[in-house]
Amino acid sequence: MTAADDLDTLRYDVVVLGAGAVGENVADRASRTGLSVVVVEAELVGGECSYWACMPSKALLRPGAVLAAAKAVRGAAGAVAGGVDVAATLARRDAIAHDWDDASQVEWLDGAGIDLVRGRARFTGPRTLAVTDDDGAVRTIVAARAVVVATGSGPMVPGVPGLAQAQPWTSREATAVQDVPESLAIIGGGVVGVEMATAFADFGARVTLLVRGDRVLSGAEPFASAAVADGLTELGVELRFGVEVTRAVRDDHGVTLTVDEGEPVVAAEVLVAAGRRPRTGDLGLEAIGLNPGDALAVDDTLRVTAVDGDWLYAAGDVTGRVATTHQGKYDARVVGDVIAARFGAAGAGDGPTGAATAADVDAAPDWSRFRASADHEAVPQVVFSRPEVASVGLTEAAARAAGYPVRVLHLSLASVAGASVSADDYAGAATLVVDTDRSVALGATFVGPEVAELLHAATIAVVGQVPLDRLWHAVPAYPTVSEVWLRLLEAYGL
Ligand SMILES: Cc1cc2nc3c(=O)[nH]c(=O)nc-3n(C[C@H](O)[C@H](O)[C@H](O)COP(=O)(O)OP(=O)(O)OC[C@H]3O[C@@H](n4cnc5c(N)ncnc54)[C@H](O)[C@@H]3O)c2cc1C
Ligand SMILES: NC(=O)c1ccc[n+]([C@@H]2O[C@H](COP(=O)([O-])OP(=O)(O)OC[C@H]3O[C@@H](n4cnc5c(N)ncnc54)[C@H](O)[C@@H]3O)[C@@H](O)[C@H]2O)c1
Repeated sequence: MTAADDLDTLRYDVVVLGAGAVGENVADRASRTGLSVVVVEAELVGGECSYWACMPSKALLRPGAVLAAAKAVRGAAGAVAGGVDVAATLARRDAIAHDWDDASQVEWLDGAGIDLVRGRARFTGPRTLAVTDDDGAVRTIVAARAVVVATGSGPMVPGVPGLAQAQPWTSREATAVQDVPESLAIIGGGVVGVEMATAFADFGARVTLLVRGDRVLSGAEPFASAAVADGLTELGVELRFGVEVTRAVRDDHGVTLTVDEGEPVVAAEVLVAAGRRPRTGDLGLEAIGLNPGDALAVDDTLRVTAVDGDWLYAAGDVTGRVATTHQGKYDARVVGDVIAARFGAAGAGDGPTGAATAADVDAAPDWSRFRASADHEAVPQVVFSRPEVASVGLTEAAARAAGYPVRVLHLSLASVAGASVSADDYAGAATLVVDTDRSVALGATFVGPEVAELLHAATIAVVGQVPLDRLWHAVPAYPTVSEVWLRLLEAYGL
């Protein structure tokens, strides 16, 4: 029950900082054994993913992907006249981002019985927060049981001389774009860099992608990086590898980026896509003995390991574990259940933790509902470039570095009957990384048109550690691209 000590102090069992996808899910599950829960949000309920990241970025990319799919099939290609309708695409993106209005998500919180306090929170001591609203009014919130930090991450702008003054775009300006610039320079060849290069090339902007290393998507299998680079080049994106931006200047013509190798790059706008940092700089972490700006390292119950007393938890981007919505929401389900079981009334409500108690949480093994075991070696991700890259688990390099005995199977998807029906001249490939001791898949990567939907089968194989001779009995339907599984297992010798 919420009890106001005085007009400015609120008490709850659980206080969740940040109402992004992760905070919302923590609150939902933590409240299921009768605990009172409040979420504190400084901007929009729904967070980065709904308004400036996953959803709007995929909305920007989808029309180009659909056109490319139609153009790849004789019989449909002739019906495609012209390219992406930019105005309609941006209007659809606006609708998908709910016109940056969080009313429907607030309604959902209400329906779930979770309180919302709008404002920016900072710790003033253990379990105690000061929340400042837009008018400068300050309220104290005290957590009787637990605080969960789910404040996400913000873009990292490198300290290149002049860059901050040149008013660069971050992913927010790119995903919320209203006027497509004639040209765009992008610093960083990671996920944001390649996705936004694809979208803005579709919109007709002249795009230059500046990559520090020798490939895009440096954590992916090398064949995936190469295919994405080829795809970007085909779209007209200029790729420059091995370059470091040394200076930025904005004038009436746009931004000039000086680089250490070759000609400067001049563009109407520059997008910084150089990675993200946890949003903990203004959280008052010093009041609880932590360093502002640091990620909040957690154990597999999502408890912050550097703070004693079993009251501080964190989930999502702020932990520095995995920066995707789906994995953050998985962590949110785990920590929500941990809190519901540890602090709630056992058996209360209709929650999934049932009669579990603190002792059950402590004794829980890996891969139980109370441990975020998949974060270590079973993380899936789709990069919505063209071609798409869908991967899960360990790459060959990561598996070898971890000391596994590895065999790598690699196949062209073009050899699969389903691919030839899906598109003329279908180009794509798949890799399966196998632990030869246990004969199980450690990781898989698919590259090609619309391979995103192939991924979950691989995730199940990796998480389930399904022996390959059992996987042999998972028969892929004919003629689908999933038949690649059969070919991969045949290549393994089955
Ligand atoms: C361009 C882009 C595209 C992406 N695309 C995908 C994708 O396709 N798929 C995918 O899985 N992931 C994608 N991601 C990653 C995904 O957006 C993040 O992993 C996800 O948003 C993290 O969720 P979160 O709840 O941890 O943080 P956030 O969504 O950032 O939410 C944190 C919330 O906390 C609030 N907050 C911060 N500080 C305070 C404070 N002191 N007091 C109160 N409130 C505070 C913020 O206002 C925010 O609403 C993308 C990221 C970017 C940048
Ligand atoms: N589809 C998806 O799942 C999706 C889409 C977009 C973003 N995200 C998430 O958002 C996070 C952030 O994405 P991101 O692309 O910003 O980060 P990233 O870490 O994927 O890539 C950043 C790149 O910028 C480079 N870089 C850093 N400093 C640089 C500098 N000074 N000059 C040039 N290059 C520099 C890095 O070497 C790296 O290659 C990622 O962790 C990703 O998981 C996910």
